[in-house]
Amino acid sequence: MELDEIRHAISDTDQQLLALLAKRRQLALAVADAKLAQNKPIRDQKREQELLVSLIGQGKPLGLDAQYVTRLYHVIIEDSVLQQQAKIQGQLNGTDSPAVRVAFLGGQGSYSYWATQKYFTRRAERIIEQGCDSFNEIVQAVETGHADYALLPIENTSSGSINEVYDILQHTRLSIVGELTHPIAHCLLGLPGTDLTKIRQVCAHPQVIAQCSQYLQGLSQVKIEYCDSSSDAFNRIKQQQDPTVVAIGGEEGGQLYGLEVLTRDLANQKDNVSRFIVVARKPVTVAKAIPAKTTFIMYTGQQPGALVDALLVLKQHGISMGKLESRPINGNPWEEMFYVDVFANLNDYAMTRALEELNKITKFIKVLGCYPSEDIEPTQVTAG
Ligand SMILES: C=C(O[C@@H]1C=C(C(=O)O)C=C[C@H]1O)C(=O)O
Repeated sequence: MELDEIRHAISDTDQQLLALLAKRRQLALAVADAKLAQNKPIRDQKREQELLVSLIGQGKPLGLDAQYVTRLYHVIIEDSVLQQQAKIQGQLNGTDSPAVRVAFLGGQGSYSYWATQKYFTRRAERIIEQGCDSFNEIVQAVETGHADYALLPIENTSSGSINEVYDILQHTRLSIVGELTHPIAHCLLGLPGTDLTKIRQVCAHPQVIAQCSQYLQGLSQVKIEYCDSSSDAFNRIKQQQDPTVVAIGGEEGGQLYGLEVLTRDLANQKDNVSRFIVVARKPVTVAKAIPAKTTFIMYTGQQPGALVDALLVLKQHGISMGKLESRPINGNPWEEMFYVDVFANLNDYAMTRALEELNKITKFIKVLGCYPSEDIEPTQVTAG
């Protein structure tokens, strides 16, 4: 066969693969309905385990090794579970809608832009993008009804918690209705033909600069220019047409602005991942069939053991904590607001009781939201 002919056959095969993946997704959505009717949880790791064992066995005589099959199916199953969760949540809360208006940081190509696409593509046919220049502007867009949802980065594996977002959550009336994690692969991007040895300025968002601090320390002669977002940085390079100025951002984003990758993997941590939250004016209820997370803030006062007492309440009710963060309270120097993420549904009996007790022993407590956990840990195939 000629090269063109072989490639044609590959393209044909890929088309069939895509059609089959789409068909599998539809079947998984039908499974979600069946599970709801039978009161069963969406995730079934026993079934996943059996499926993986059987697929690995089927792959072997076809020359497809176990690792390859497992990697592929982890992605497929994660998608399948997230699709089912999104469907059930939409039905339960009446949030299924053909179009959603979403406020996020930056414009096309920013990290928040890609996270918005990833999260809402499962939930709406059309996303009406509302790119903003600051976290405050994003939240205001939803508070004033100009957008339905806001997407905000809350923590990153390299730079830690995003304090500005935590502080906004203390004062907003909005509720957390969802979360997602998104890998953030920072690249140095420039105009085509940029000579890395001649760069004088790097444009990036302050969070990005924090996440790449170790790499940037090595560029001592280069000026750092703070930007509102990665897409703002890309735009500046495109507008200025100066080959000595470069941006940091994602490869796919840079491509939208005609930029090329000069260096990859700039983040301090190899696994650089951001967690985003999705907020809306109305809280949501999380279906019993889906693992839920609840986030609340509390002020315990400064008496000895106050925080320990509060955490003991969670322990007594068998509630696991995912994260504990503290931030200063505006206007009360040296007093701290605690932010707590727990793996529990707000409607669980244990959670209701725990909140009642916390209400009694804390000076202030507010639930920021209860939302589906999107952490789909891959099922491992046990030997034997
Ligand atoms: C589709 C299902 O739901 C989930 C997804 C699975 C899959 O994509 O194969 C398997 C088990 C469940 O965790 C199912 O239960 O069959």
